[in-house]
Amino acid sequence: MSSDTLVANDPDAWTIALVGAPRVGKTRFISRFVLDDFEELESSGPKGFSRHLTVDKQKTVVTLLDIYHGVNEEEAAEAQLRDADAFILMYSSTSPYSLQDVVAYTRAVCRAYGQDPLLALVANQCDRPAHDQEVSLQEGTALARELDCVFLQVSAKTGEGVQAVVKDLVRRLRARGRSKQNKRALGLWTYLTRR
Ligand SMILES: Nc1nc2c(ncn2[C@@H]2O[C@H](COP(=O)(O)OP(=O)(O)OP(=O)(O)O)[C@@H](O)[C@H]2O)c(=O)[nH]1
Repeated sequence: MSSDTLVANDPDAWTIALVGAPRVGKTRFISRFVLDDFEELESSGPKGFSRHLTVDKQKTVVTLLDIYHGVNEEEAAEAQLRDADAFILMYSSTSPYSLQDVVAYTRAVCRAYGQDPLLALVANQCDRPAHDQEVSLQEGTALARELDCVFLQVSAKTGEGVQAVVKDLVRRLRARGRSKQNKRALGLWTYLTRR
């Protein structure tokens, strides 16, 4: 469903941006979340896709946005990043390069949004066979610790973890409220700027 239809005037409506290297599975993740189908969505489009979701017995509207496809495109995407409420940093557990890219994408998010974006790190494609898994769970966990965010293994193909990560972010967003003022003086910025 188009994001405009659901989001208008809803105080419990949240926009979550998906950020990650090409081919990690951002479009498939959106398709799984919005349509509960792996293949259905051809393209994620600039406005994203929305759906109703019940979190802790309370209905909310979540829009997922696939922001950009390359580190060099961050300028064009900056306005979208600024407007997002939270960010899913996605890599593929089959691609060490996509894990390395997460730091650059996080830096782009921080530049656009400010010092303390609400982040979740996800390793997609956890359904793939063991011989395809090239990034260990420990590497993902370690990066999440550095970024001070939650970490989940997900699969857009089977749906594992897809709703869980979105629901977790909605809970944190509700707890934070709309204001971006309640920023923690945390180590994330320091971590990113010393790399
Ligand atoms: N097995 C498996 N394959 C996946 C999964 N998610 C995505 N894929 C496959 O990975 C490829 C890329 O998926 P996309 O969703 O197009 O990736 P993307 O991040 O949107 O790619 P860009 O649009 O290039 O940025 C496709 O061939 C998908 O079928 C998953 O969870 N499991």
